[in-house]
Amino acid sequence: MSEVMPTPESEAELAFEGALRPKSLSEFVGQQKVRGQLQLLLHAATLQNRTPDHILLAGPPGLGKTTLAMIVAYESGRPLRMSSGPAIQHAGDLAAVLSSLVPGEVLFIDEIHRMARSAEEMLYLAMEDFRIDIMVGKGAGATSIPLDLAPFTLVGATTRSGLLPNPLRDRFGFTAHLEFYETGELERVLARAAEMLELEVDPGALTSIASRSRGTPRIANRLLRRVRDYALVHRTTAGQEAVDAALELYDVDELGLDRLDRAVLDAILTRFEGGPVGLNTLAVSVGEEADTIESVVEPFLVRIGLLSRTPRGRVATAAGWRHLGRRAAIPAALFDDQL
Ligand SMILES: Nc1ncnc2c1ncn2[C@@H]1O[C@H](COP(=O)(O)OP(=O)(O)OP(=O)(O)O)[C@@H](O)[C@H]1O
Ligand SMILES: [Mg+2]
Repeated sequence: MSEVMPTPESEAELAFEGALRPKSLSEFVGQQKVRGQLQLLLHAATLQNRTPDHILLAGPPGLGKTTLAMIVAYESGRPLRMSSGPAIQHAGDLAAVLSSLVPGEVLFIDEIHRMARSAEEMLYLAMEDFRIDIMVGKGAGATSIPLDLAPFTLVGATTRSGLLPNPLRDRFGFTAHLEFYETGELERVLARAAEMLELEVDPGALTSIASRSRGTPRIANRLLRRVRDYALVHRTTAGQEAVDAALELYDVDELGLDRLDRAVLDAILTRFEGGPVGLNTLAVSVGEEADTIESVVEPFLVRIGLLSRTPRGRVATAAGWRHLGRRAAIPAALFDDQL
């Protein structure tokens, strides 16, 4: 990953994200459809004085899944418990969390597609009947003890909803599909962040950062920070010049592609003559996990029309060729047929 998308462990970045996280639905920018859907669901639950239905939040990294999970708890006035798929490697891990929930609590499981299979099965029953069966003993003497749970709302987040088994997906009352943000929406995210950080930034510079943020609020906020750094170090204002210089330094191009995005596109063009090429072959050729290519890089390249996913593999579009300043190796007419 490039420097603008550092690993989540970076403490300064985490604190920064936490400070800028919208707390309520009204502060949450964009995703109008999802916001309306969530509002209705939470309101109905309040009117009936019951726990809201289970909610699945699906979409690429940095679009606001964790933020929305926190907002669900805040808006419904319920406590929030946070966990994650990788932390639940045995059914027992999940049983410990579930059995300690207080009535009405919101349980957030991030990266829910990475939970252990045995825990998944326990979760089906818990979601449906607020009950689990705990296995005691081993072999022939093993017995299961039923345990009633306090009613809770599960909020699951995933960047790979396709990996969730159907029985699990079906038990969510509502799935929110988060979309990449429009430039205007990211401008609002940035204006809010600049105000909170007490940063003076030219409106034009905000637009410029917004249009180069891969449709992603997390990236927008991080680029803003890099521009602020630049302005600070070079004793200049956070204007267009600072934006251009900082983004060039961090390898963000005019469409917002970062180094990995370009490496993927470049590999398809130069090593596979524009495709089609399979995901795993592509991943090996750029030395990155297939998962990252599929859930982080491709959704954006597809969204801005540089890449197309076909049954035979990934294909660069004419715009993809143009973006890297190359001509398609095959006649355009034939190329268009392939898409
Ligand atoms: N709609 C929004 N309005 C304003 N800021 C937002 C919005 N969505 C996300 N952000 C900002 O982007 C940052 C990243 O969002 P969040 O952590 O919720 O993403 P995520 O979808 O959980 O990502 P990941 O898949 O990597 O966990 C937040 O700290 C927040 O400041
Ligand atoms: Mg998250």
